[in-house]
Amino acid sequence: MTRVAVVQLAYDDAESPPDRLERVTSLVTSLEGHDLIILPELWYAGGFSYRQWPDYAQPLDGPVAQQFSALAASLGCVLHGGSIVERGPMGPEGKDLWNTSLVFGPTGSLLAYYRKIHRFGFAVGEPSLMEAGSSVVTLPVLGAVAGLSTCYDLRFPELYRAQLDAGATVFLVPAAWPLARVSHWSALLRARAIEDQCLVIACNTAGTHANSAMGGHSAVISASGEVLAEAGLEEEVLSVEISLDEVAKIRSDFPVLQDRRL
Ligand SMILES: O=C(O)CCC(=O)C(=O)O
Repeated sequence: MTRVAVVQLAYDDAESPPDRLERVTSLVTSLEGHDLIILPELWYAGGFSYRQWPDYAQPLDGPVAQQFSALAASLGCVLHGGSIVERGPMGPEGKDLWNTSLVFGPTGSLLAYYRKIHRFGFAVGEPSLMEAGSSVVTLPVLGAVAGLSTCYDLRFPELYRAQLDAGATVFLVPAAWPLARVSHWSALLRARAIEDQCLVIACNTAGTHANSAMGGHSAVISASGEVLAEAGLEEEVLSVEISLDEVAKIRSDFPVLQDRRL
């Protein structure tokens, strides 16, 4: 069995990113004994705090990454640090900011990073400030194959089919998904689990920042669509035992994926 911690953070505008980093570091330190820990999207710079993104942008080996690499090594776990506002290479639209998820391994090395492909905000926010990633990312994790995506990506099932075709058995999804559409979040998480027969481990944000109430309801969902654990609206850590091997059995008992027609 694999012990997973889904760290649904709540924060508001009164908490500065450096203070938040300190608070989150001690919270994650208290989660010793978990094999996999996941945090939400953009929790450091603020999911909807567009105006301060450039101030808190950092490279792939910046302060948050360094802290999380050290945390993963000291806990000896796989640590999905949620996403950061990455100041990285200049993209095709002439911007150098990306919404980038980071996954560290038990020795502290960066196992993978994923630049969010579908930018949320229509004319403002991500599309105006950030570049769009273009790579589908999967990686071996604890004997499974994890596919990485972020928040709004959930609305685009073809990304998950691409991860499935790359061998994914579990989807890791950090988010800052608003309360106003949280019913979509919960439905889409289950849909992705059911249609791709993959475990879904999804970590949303709670609290209200930048005038945006976040929806919480982080969840762990089996590859047959059963909700194994679900958070409420407040800050909360879901601590769940899951069987990553069960995915193969679910797929062989109900072999629907074999009937795909491409
Ligand atoms: O799709 C939605 O309703 C919310 C998406 C979102 O908030 C995000 O991608 O940051």
